[in-house]
Amino acid sequence: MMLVVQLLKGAAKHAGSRPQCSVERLFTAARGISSSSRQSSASGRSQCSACTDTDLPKVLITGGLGQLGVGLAKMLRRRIGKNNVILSDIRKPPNHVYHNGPFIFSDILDYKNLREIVVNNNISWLVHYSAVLSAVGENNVALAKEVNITGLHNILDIATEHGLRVFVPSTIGAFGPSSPRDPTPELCVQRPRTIYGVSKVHAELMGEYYHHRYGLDFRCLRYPGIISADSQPGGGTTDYAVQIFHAAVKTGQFECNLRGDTRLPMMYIDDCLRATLEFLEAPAETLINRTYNINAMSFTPHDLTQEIQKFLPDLKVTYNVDPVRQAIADGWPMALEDSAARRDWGWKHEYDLPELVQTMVTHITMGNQVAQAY
Ligand SMILES: NC(=O)C1=CN([C@@H]2O[C@H](COP(=O)(O)OP(=O)(O)OC[C@H]3O[C@@H](n4cnc5c(N)ncnc54)[C@H](O)[C@@H]3O)[C@@H](O)[C@H]2O)C=CC1
Ligand SMILES: CC(=O)[C@H](N)C(=O)O
Repeated sequence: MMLVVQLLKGAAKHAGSRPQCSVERLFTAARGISSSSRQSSASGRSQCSACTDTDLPKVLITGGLGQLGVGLAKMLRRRIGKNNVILSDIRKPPNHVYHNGPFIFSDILDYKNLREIVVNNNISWLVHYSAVLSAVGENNVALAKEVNITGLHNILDIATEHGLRVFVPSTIGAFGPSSPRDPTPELCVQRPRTIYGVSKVHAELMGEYYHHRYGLDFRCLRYPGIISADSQPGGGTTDYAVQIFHAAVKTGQFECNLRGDTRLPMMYIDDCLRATLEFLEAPAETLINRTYNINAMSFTPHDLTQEIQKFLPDLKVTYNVDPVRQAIADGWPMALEDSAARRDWGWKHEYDLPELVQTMVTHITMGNQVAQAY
């Protein structure tokens, strides 16, 4: 109980210290709608008094049931209204997702079905989250090629055909052992050694090509490893940094599949989703690039363990290195150089390692306590 009180006090302090408030900043950044015509309530729910529903984008999120999609939908729905954001995936959604806003089946490999969805729902923005991540991709190269490359072609063609704004995330995995690693600049050698990385470099290049050739409004951020409390990672190399929190709270024991000194760039999900929204809303003329690095913090499993032990001193971590994941991580950046994003569209992260750990431990501890009460 003492731990919970201590965590809540810390979390409240951090929330208070954060610049107020990201949704407000989003208002002013919003394209085509003046800030004076908008109001934001204390709840963070945005309202636009002057604009009608037809002024707002209609968004389709593909691969929406993964680690990031549900959180992005929640944030976007607060911003532009529940019915203006459609989540889609090839899996059946859990009840809380199904009942919280529009959800439809969409397989990105089915071009005709994608086109039908875009046309029938008057989609104007497409957030393309479907992917096969790094570790799963190495186990199933054919699937990764199909989803990450053929699927991307469908998305770019549909977006071009219908004049959509399209967001495709890239990743630290788009770099490889011959890229400078600390920090990794925006423009440098990109020779990744995973099918995931190769497909993401392909996505960056194809998107930029379509932008220059056909005027497609293509936008791409290279995400670090993303850490979230209430959604699980989908088979990547950075997954340990989410799993360790759940193990720390539940059992106090964790077996890490990367070496203790493996330094990688990471980001808390709130920063990642806010970056995505701010970037999506940035006026086109401010975007000097179409692909940007974004960075927040970097740490090793050792660093993370020590920080978690400040709250959960009994946590014991052992190491059982997975050679596939370790080889991938050894070729990835340790930090991304992101000054262009900070300069062009005002990117600024809010969570460093101490805030991340406090927030994650708070969420997971509180979640467990609520679950136990029922
Ligand atoms: N989570 C992270 O740490 C990072 C994620 N990213 C990128 O962000 C995006 C979202 O990532 P996550 O949510 O973590 O991925 P995830 O692996 O958790 O979810 C991907 C989703 O794509 C869906 N999917 C697979 N095949 C599909 C198909 N044929 N049609 C439609 N959907 C299909 C899956 O069912 C799954 O729900 C991905 O593009 C990923 O590469 C980039 C860097 C870091
Ligand atoms: C960093 C990523 O792209 C992803 N989390 C992975 O580890 O594959």
